[in-house]
Amino acid sequence: MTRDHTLVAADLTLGYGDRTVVDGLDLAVPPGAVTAIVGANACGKSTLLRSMSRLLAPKGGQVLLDGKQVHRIPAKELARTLGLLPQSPIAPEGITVSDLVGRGRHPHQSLFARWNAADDAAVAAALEATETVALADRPVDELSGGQRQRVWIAMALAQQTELLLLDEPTTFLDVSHQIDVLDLLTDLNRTRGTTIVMVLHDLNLAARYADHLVALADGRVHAAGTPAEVLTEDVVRAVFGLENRIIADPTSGKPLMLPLGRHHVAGAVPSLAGDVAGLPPQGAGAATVLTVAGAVPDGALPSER
Ligand SMILES: Nc1ncnc2c1ncn2[C@@H]1O[C@H](COP(=O)(O)OP(=O)(O)OP(=O)(O)O)[C@@H](O)[C@H]1O
Repeated sequence: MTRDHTLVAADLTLGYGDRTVVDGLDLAVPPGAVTAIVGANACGKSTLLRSMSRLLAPKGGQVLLDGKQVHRIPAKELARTLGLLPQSPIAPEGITVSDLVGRGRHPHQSLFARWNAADDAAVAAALEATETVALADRPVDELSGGQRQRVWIAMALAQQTELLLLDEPTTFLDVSHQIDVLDLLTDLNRTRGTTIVMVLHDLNLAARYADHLVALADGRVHAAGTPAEVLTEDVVRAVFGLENRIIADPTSGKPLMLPLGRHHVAGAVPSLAGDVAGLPPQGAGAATVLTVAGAVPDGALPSER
């Protein structure tokens, strides 16, 4: 059993009907690392994740898992290696939390391998890790958005795959639960070597948690590399059309993006960059770039939708 699975998109073209969303995209997921995919709304992040997990067939090119086309691997076999938490999963009506999380074990069941103690242990560990033990007997459709999101993450964890793709795992979660989930995924990566690929809207959390950051734009990879290589003022401006400053996160040293707004004019008010935590601004000209007063919207981070 290898933990160093390779997952590669080669010249991948995806779309719906006549419409092309992803166009000749090349991407190699680093094995055993945490990869975060970022990009503007509707740029194709979910479409890419769905194709990488076999749910959407390519119009051109291919997705290769350990050199094999994922679309040729039987669903159950693939699900023992690769798990997906989709963006808006739908639970069967009336299903309880423990039953839903138990469905994560289905790929491991067969005529000869029925539900056993290992399945019980996997479900219990997943409930524990996501702090959903107390919800185990509750119907999923009665939960809050954040509780439900944690239950879906528990189901993905119970599947115990060596590759885990998650589409916006922090959706609906308050700030401390966001950190809990990202810490949990990091822990899974560091202790078990699980390869994690997740779509995140919060660029700062993406930079803080990812080993490898991928920025998508126009159906292709605009930039890929370490957070320091990818989370730059130029990339944020090109990918999101957003004026911004990048400073060093005082706790992690990772890049921290300060949104300044879409419309900006030089000469109005001083840059924010030098004021934050007393840190010197990074990047050429940061100290002299100025914004229009009021052009820095409250809560303008892309994650806050
Ligand atoms: N099932 C579908 N049928 C037709 N078009 C679709 C379908 N799913 C997505 N699209 C379109 O494909 C494009 C990319 O959608 P996708 O969900 O991949 O974007 P995204 O980057 O994940 O966006 P967001 O950040 O808003 O979640 C969008 O224009 C969307 O309207």
